[in-house]
Amino acid sequence: MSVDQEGAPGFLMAALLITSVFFKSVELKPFLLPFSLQKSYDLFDRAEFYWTKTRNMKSKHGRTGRRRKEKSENGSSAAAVSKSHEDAYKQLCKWLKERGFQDDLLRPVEFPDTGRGLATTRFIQPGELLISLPVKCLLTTDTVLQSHLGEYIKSWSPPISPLLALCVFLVTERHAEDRSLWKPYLALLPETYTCPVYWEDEVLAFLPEPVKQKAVEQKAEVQEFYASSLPFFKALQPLFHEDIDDILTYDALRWAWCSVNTRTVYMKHTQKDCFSSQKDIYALAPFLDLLNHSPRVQVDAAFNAKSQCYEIRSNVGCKRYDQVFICYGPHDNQRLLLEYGFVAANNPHRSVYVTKEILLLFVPCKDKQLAKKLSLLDEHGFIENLTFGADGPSWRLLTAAKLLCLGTEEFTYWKKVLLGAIVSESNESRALQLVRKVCFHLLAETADILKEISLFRRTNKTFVNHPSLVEALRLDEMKILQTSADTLKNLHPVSP
Ligand SMILES: C[S@@+](CC[C@H](N)C(=O)[O-])C[C@H]1O[C@@H](n2cnc3c(N)ncnc32)[C@H](O)[C@@H]1O
Repeated sequence: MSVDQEGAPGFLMAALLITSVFFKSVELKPFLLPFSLQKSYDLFDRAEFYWTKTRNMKSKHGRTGRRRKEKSENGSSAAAVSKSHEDAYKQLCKWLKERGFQDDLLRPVEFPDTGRGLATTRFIQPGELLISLPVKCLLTTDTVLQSHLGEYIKSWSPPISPLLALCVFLVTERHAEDRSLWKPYLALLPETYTCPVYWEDEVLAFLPEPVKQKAVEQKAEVQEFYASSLPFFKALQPLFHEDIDDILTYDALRWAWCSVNTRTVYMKHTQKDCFSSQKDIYALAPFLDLLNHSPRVQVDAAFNAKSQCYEIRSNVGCKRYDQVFICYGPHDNQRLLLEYGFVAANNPHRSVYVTKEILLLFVPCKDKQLAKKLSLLDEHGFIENLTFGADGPSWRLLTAAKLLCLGTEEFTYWKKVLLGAIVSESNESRALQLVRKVCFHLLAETADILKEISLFRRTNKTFVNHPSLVEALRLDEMKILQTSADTLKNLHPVSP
């Protein structure tokens, strides 16, 4: 586990993060496993989400009062609205029932803070099975191969990826409307997504540097995904009366890509010859994919080969009517925004990233050992993932600063520094000074960007959602930096 996400004094945080070691999903491309559900950790967060009834609570004190105050501070005092009476949800329930899934425990609800999610209808015991979705309800590459697309995929060379197969299936089934067997599910998928692949370039420009680059790359990746798939799309023309170019458009493929990226659960399938070597690990899980993320919950989730169901078990209980959450992974807010298009309030994994370029603004360029120091940092993996976190500067950031601040005569101790040893009080002091300067620089930069975003929002009324998302991220980063600045004020150099 990287020590990076823990602030220097954050040993409590280390305990909280222990679970992240077991996230097999981290080896994989993040978008494959939004739910990180190989062995996932879901949770129920009882503290944050309320039904209308909780708004009537009188006490302002104690835990309930505090929660209520936090909620109103977050502007989330509006009521949650049940969706289960709506026709589209009734259709979905009927469709699921025909496939062997019946559920009395969870209900779709529109929550003021998180949007649509699932709430319980009764108290849930810790360890209780929360959902058990039969394989018949899952949309996988097997589903695609059994459809009219199957023979086209099997005869196409070079083989397409499992991801493309799922995306084409989603687009063509959505196009089929009433003729699709999956209509009740497709009808409830979002029409659009808030992920940065949908963002205008002007809004992307407001993102902090590391995530901005990733978002630009992701946009390019989706464009390339579309361009390289065109010959295969053309081959599907015999299946449609309409021009295939009007069905499998860039917009449609981007929508499908985001549907897979933000909604699939991990399910390993045996590799099939008709697909490329890209891992086949996705399953779209109707109804189950209405579960929102909380970084503070824990669950076990996996496909149960015995029951032939995708199961999620809660490790903690959940009060009646509360929203049920799962955990998509121990992601910071930049990652949540990039992969899922939202920012989580009070995310314990939140971080502000410090790039090499920013560090270099405050390191004396006349230091003759600077090039060597940078290459040592690079070699030992200390150039990436330098962060300020919820508890202050990370150990990795402080360590990188200490190495950069070694005096000429101290340079031979660089290894000791990387192992966490204290070389001298003056080195400690210079490193703290460097980190303080970086923190104040980022604070000033973030404040400037926030002003720019605010101006942009006033003058560009057409871009509604995306600027407010980047603003939420920047505001969160501002809080982290302010806490870090306070922490740094109280940190004093330690003698060896
Ligand atoms: C698997 S879906 C969950 C259900 C989704 N809310 C819906 O209405 O279909 C994942 C998406 O839900 C939203 N989401 C999940 N957790 C959230 C949270 N804690 N706050 C806000 N949005 C969240 C994000 O848009 C994310 O891409």
